[in-house]
Amino acid sequence: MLRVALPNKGSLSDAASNMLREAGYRQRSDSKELTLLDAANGVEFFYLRPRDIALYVGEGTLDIGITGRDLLLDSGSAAVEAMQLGFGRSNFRFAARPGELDTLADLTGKRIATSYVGVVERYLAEQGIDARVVHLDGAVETSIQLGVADAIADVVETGSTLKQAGLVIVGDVIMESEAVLISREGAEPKGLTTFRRRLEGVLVARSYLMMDYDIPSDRLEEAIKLTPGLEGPTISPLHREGWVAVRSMVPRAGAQQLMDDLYEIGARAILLTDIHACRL
Ligand SMILES: Nc1ncnc2c1ncn2[C@@H]1O[C@H](COP(=O)(O)OP(=O)(O)OP(=O)(O)O)[C@@H](O)[C@H]1O
Ligand SMILES: O=P(O)(O)OC[C@H]1O[C@H](OP(=O)(O)OP(=O)(O)O)[C@H](O)[C@@H]1O
Ligand SMILES: [Mg+2]
Repeated sequence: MLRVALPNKGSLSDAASNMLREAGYRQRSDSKELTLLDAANGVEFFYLRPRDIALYVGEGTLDIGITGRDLLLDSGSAAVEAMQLGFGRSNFRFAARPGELDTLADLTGKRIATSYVGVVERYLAEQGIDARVVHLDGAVETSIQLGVADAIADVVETGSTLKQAGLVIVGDVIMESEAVLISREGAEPKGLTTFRRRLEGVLVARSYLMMDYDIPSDRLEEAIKLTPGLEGPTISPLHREGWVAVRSMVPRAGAQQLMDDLYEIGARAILLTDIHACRL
């Protein structure tokens, strides 16, 4: 049985469960459920605080997990990133009141509030900045107003929380984060390969579409340049003299433009369909 840690709440929770459902796994129907056995697929899910997931996986208590890259780094756990999952994207940044602190160097000697002490201390050390890190559990934006800190370091997604708190960004991006699959360095638990392949299938199904079209044979080479597919398009004979049918996976982004371009060079009956699942 592969033992998998999943976020029980927070920003990554629903997206992680949705991805697993798309990959054909059972998921809990009630957010109060703490564990769920998917016997048919040989997997047991444990719903845990996102912040604790790297610890369980690093210790080897659980085989793999889904968490944020920022939380993984912050934990200092021995777990390693096994795969990027393409959701829960955010940047980790410093912020302060406008006009007070302009550059990273201005943080010297200041108090920086954050829930990610590990990430912040590591970054400050790398950059050679000597500052005091104040550990808070959340809602760190308010700490400046309340006089507990001079600056904060936190997750920024849309930036609307910072704006509401009247804060502005200071310095460069500390780190880029997204949801990641984590495992223990060197460990290859039974079932991991299949689990990964299923998640990869979801990523491909989400970012590609299937395109079909008919084209005069003498324009085929030109068309193939536009739709090379992942391993080469399938070309089938058409019951029409001088024409062939082409089937190829195309990136979802830009697919409409691609249809226009194919039409321009003579393709007709151009169809786009969703891919529900895939194993490359
Ligand atoms: N808008 C966002 N707010 C917070 N975290 C986000 C956001 N977008 C992505 N994330 C990622 O989600 C993870 C944080 O998850 P977590 O569930 O601990 O935070 P949370 O939503 O702030 O939950 P809580 O504050 O209830 O503990 C991090 O990896 C973070 O990068
Ligand atoms: O850039 P934005 O799109 O506004 O998102 C970022 C905000 O969302 C998170 O807070 P959350 O709501 O999880 O509260 P918390 O601070 O208590 O964790 C995070 O800590 C930021 O405050
Ligand atoms: Mg939060």
